[in-house]
Amino acid sequence: MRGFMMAQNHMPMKTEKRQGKRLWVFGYGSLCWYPGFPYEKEIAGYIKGFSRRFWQGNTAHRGRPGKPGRVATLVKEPEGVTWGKAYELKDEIAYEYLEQREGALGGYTHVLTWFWPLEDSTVIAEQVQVMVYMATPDSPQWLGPIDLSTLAAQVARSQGAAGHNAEYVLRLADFMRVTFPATKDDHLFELEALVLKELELENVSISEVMNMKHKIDPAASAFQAAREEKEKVFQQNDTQRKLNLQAIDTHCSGSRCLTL
Ligand SMILES: N[C@@H](CCC(=O)N[C@@H](CS)C(=O)NCC(=O)O)C(=O)O
Repeated sequence: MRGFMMAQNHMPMKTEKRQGKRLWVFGYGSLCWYPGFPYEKEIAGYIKGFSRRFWQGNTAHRGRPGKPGRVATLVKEPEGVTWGKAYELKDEIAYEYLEQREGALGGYTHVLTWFWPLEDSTVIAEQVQVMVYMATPDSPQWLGPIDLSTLAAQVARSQGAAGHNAEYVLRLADFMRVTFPATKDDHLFELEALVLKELELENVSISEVMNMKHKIDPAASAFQAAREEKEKVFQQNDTQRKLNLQAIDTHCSGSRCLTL
């Protein structure tokens, strides 16, 4: 069976037989909660030297031509740490799927870096080299930095073939809370709070946006039970979100929050 190997400083090369290690990909956006491709292993952990920012536009999955949504990318930050999921790709079908979803549709390019698993990982003990799909300012869909309130308003009013843009932010925030309860990500969680406020202003219910249009790929069905379990957690978080919303209302003052 053809496989992939990660040659040092080169992109994955198709090999007629598996000479080196399989290719690992690090997900930090929708790949965390919807990988959509066949993989051998998945591990929670982090990469260093990057921070997650919703600065990449998207007119396919979470936006439309002329009305882009916003999806996650990475920016280089010496002290940055980004938490997410690493996946060991099963075969070339997985790689070609990602090239289509992340490259052709997403406007992302490849970056090679190192991934560290959570301490208690039983899958791998030490760091592993990963390929990361990252958008840069020369990406045709790059939108760049903007204040979080305007970004939240854009997210709350965008949707595309994969569903509402708010779902993307809320599911990523849920993923982070469930998988890494002790970690911080001010950009993501402040954006989540503002998106929730915007949805309320637009009188859009959370269940309306959390509709997970993706069909569950056969590759993912093996994890269907886990996904259903996480879905339950997402629903539980809905209750928590409503409580957070009330909390925002009570403590919210000044320009940091949107005024009704
Ligand atoms: N490369 C990032 C972001 C990937 C991402 O969010 N890609 C978008 C834009 S092409 C996507 O596939 N979205 C599917 C969805 O929104 O459900 C990751 O590793 O997770």
